[in-house]
Amino acid sequence: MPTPDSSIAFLADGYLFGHRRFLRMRSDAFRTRIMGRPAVVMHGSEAARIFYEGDRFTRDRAMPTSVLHLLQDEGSVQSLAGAVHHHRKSLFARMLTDDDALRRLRELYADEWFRAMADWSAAVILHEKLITVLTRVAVRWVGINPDTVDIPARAGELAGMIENAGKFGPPNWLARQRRHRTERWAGELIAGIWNGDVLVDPGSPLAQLAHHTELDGSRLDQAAAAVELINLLRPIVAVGRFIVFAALALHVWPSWRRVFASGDTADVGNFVQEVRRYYPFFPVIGGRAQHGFEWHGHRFEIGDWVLLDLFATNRDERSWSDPGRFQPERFRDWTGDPNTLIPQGGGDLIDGHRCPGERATIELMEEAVHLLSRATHYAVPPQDLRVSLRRFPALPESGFVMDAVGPAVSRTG
Ligand code: HEM
Repeated sequence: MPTPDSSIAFLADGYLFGHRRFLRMRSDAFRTRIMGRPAVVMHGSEAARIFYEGDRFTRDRAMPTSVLHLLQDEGSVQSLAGAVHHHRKSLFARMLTDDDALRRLRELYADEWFRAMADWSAAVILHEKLITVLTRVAVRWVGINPDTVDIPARAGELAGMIENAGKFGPPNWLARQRRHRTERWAGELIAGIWNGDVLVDPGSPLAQLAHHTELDGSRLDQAAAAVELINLLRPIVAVGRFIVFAALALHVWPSWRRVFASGDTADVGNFVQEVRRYYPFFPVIGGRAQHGFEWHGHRFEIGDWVLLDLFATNRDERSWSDPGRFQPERFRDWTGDPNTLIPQGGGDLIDGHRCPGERATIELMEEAVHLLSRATHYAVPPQDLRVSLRRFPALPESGFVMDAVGPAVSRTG
């Protein structure tokens, strides 16, 4: 009998699709069909290790085009494999792990936060405000003067890519059409740098990208450079969703807000890790087997489609005790196993597809927690803060409304 199709169950169960079936089948992995295509869904640190290490899986034809074209896209670092991937990935690693560049990112975030806050006289929806704040941060961080950019247009397009990647039909098509405008803008910017019309700081991420050479010594072509520029800008805006979850956690567990407000910031890093573990973002990542192999009694053949369940791995009780509890203290003695906390992928940063923006994400979130708990005064009026696990990507229903927002007495504290 053919394996039944689970597409409808996937949408109905949302982030819990894998979790429910792993429990029911008492297994690390199960076979199903999604959109008519046979797939193996797996979870846990061992599954993440197999998925991310040893070059077993390619991302080629591993995600629906509706997702691919709004996120990484064709020609991007994620679509590459082997030595070519390794080389392009080193560029991202250089841009995104440099201590000075990360310090600058934090400073830009604080600067834009205070700049935006000056205009917030009435209640604001944090998620909406962060889209503009983070678009300005991203544009400035890569090396573009924000006064030369149509920020509302770019902010809308970048946020639309994230919001609609998990949707099908007209909203997805519309976001893809709008993305073409971002691609045109990014392509013209790259061409402007090449022909000298646009001047950028030679050390900036944008200059590094525009002058990056491939393994054969040729320059990145214009379309690929534009896609990679968007791959720096869009995810910085996406971090806003994690910042909203951090604000939610500070509200739901106010003792943490009080601890940080008192000046005891020792656990800020642990708090941020727990937000990344506990709250949902990408449900799964897809890969296709590059060669045949056995794992835990499952036989994988070349071309087999595998979905690694990120959400279920972050809540796997073999790695996390009482995983459904929000408990930042658990990170005080965490071993740092790269395959247990995988909201941004597992394995190694350079050799595999692990997210190169993980440190940048953590820095932005830590700065946001600092600003929310120590440098910003605000109230949280009654609102619908429920987080539906059937909506990809997840967010509190209200987007997190804040009232009476203003700088706390001391900005530096
Ligand atoms: C909200 C925060 C973020 C989340 C949840 C996230 C999630 C992820 C995940 C799950 C992957 C692995 C994809 C795979 O295995 O194929 C990934 C890869 C990637 N991420 Fe992120 N990311 C975030 C922030 C960032 C930031 C801030 C940047 C850059 C500024 C970034 C750039 C990338 C790139 C270029 C890749 C492709 C890497 C490769 O294929 O080798 N991400 N991200």
